[in-house]
Amino acid sequence: MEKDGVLTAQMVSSSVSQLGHFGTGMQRSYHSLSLPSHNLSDISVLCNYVYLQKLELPHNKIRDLSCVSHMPYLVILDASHNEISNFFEFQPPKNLKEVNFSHNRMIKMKDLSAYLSLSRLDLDYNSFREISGLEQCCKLIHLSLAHNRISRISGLDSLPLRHLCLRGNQLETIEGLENLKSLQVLDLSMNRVSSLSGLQNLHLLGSINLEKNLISEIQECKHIHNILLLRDLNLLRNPVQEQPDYRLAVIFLLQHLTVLDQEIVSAEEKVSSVNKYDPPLDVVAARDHMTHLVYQLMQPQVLYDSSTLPSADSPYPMLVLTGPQGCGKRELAHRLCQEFNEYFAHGTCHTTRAPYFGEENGLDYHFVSEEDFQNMIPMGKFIQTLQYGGHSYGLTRDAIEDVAREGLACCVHMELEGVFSLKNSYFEPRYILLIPVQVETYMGHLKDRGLYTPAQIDVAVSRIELYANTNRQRPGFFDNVIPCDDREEAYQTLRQVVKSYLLLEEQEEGENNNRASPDNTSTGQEPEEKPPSAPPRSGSDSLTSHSDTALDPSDPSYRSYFTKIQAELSPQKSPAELASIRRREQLVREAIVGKSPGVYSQLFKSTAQTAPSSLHNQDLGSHFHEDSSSDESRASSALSVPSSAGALSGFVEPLDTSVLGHTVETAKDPAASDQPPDTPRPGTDQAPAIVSPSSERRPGSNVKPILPPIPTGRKTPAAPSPAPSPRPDPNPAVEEGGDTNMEE
Ligand SMILES: Nc1ncnc2c1ncn2[C@@H]1O[C@H](COP(=O)(O)OP(=O)(O)OP(=O)(O)O)[C@@H](O)[C@H]1O
Repeated sequence: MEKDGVLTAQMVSSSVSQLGHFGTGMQRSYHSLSLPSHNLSDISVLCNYVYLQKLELPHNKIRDLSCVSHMPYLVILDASHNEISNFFEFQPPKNLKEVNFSHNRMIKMKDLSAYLSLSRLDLDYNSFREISGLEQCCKLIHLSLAHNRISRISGLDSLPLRHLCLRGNQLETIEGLENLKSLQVLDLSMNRVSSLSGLQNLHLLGSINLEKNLISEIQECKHIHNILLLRDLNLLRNPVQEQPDYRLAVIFLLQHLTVLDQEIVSAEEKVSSVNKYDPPLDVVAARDHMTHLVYQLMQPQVLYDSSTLPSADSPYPMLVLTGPQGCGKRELAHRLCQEFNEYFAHGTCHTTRAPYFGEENGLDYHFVSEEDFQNMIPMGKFIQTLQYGGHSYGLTRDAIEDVAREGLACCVHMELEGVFSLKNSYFEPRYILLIPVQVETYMGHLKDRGLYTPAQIDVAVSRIELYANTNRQRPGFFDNVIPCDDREEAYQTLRQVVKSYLLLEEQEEGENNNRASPDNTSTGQEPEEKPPSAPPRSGSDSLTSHSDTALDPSDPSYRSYFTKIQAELSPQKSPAELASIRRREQLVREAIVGKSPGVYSQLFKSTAQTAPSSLHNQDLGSHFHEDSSSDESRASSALSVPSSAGALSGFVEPLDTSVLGHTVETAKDPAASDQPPDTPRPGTDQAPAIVSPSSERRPGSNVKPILPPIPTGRKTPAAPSPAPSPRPDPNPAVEEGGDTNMEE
């Protein structure tokens, strides 16, 4: 039948099918003719089939399609896989919508302005070098020119294209697409494209195929970052695939993707990518906290005699001033510590930045090299750290211990990340946010300091929003928020807030009523529950030395008094927090008694091996000191075994302190048990060893471990010592060691 390739009427009538009728009385039918793979080369007989609406002649040997000129009603024409070299060589059927000329021999596109209804044009596998003649095809929404020889995209301006395929051409740049505002699917695979520039304005794009191109930089994805409807991106077989963390990085840059490289983007991948490249503050804080906790656990076992680790019901009192850089929180912290020097001392952080003019090592910061700072991290020194402005900052456990040994609460200043991190720790400070309200004023302050580059100022200013948002989105995150545009006003507000924390206002009232008996920390309390000496109120009084107003730690009222301060400074815990604390305590208990083989028992063992067997409990302290001088890193990197007596009392099985060896100084606070101070602990043959002289009389020790022991000579009324500076001695070596203080 197809021997000579001539289509006959007989063949047509056997292959034609009726599509429908036209008109009412005339009964003319529209027909569809489908003759694929019939080896046809002459189809001139079709000139008689004027009512053909659909003509499908793929896989033949047709070269001449002029018969189509006689089909004014033709809507769909499929002449793919033929030998046609003439582009649209027929009179345009008025309603021709879909044309498939793929796999033919066409070389040049011509003007198609007469084909106004054309909506789908498939010209794959021809030999076109240029796109042209389509300008007037105002209904063309699907154009495919795959596997031609096109090296430059042109002639598509303003077309309503939704789907464009230029797969397998010779394109090197993406250009000429800027105005294809309706484009939804773009296939540029198998070209030589190296940049995604040129796609940025195509806001309706949902799918881009760039497989097998020359894209090598992940950053190229920034060009399509703002295409919010983009769901499917294919970058397979591009050099960029070799980039480390390629997939996560792309998923991060294009967070709306659901399919990347033909693989579904999972929710886990989305979360991981955000956590990796723009971790939320909680995640940064959790990592920071986890790092330091693990490093602390990896240290040899050293228990502080004055552990500040709080228990669930008696956290160590801390005050944290937070706010953007240069908002004045540092000055306010120092001023507060000066005025309230019976209550607070400044917790000096470490930093790797160089001191500003006038800053003192140990006072403003412990200024250390980046190398030293990095070395301190695995030594478990830090409670939290932060990278800010290219420098490292960190608060050490020792910095807090130094203040705690003074019998004082620790006041620190830090950026928001530090607050998030600290909130993961056992410490439960009060957090006061100092926030600039008038941006201009704040910028003025920053400029006046003459320390910051414009970029640094921009960063600082931009972070105001971060603080404000945190405050808005997390009610109760900050205990107080104080505008700090006017520093003096801010300080006055701050001191009022702090006074109310400390119940000093009531106390002042009491003082006014009875100056001779300034014992008024609370209402309705017996005098013995109040501090033996009143704190100064302001002015020169405020600078009264610590020891001038020294409280007698042996005085029971002193303990109760601090219990009160403690309670005031410690925010209430939610049931979830309490449950979490209980869980952590339980783990610690189990570890200590050897139920859970973990780092603890491992370390106990290793220290036991090195410990002299003859070491008695009472020798531990002195041995500790020897050790600390010979091996500072071990001794000073006190493992924060939650030795807080409150956390362990009554629950812990007897701990054989002999196995703790020479790196261990046990928490000798009698408050660590419910037993009276002189009662020997079970498992030990005598009263708690290496008791710091004052630790026995630690404030609140008969109730809870609240404040650490007051070092000898600091707090005893019999031998008052010079007033402790509100800004501690700037000797980083001593500060870091922590154990030096123990020698006191
Ligand atoms: N351990 C820490 N954790 C988190 N943030 C910290 C820590 N130590 C210091 N910071 C904060 O890091 C920021 C940069 O500190 P730096 O001392 O360089 O700033 P500054 O220009 O002196 O401004 P400021 O007066 O606010 O301290 C400050 O906001 C500071 O409070």
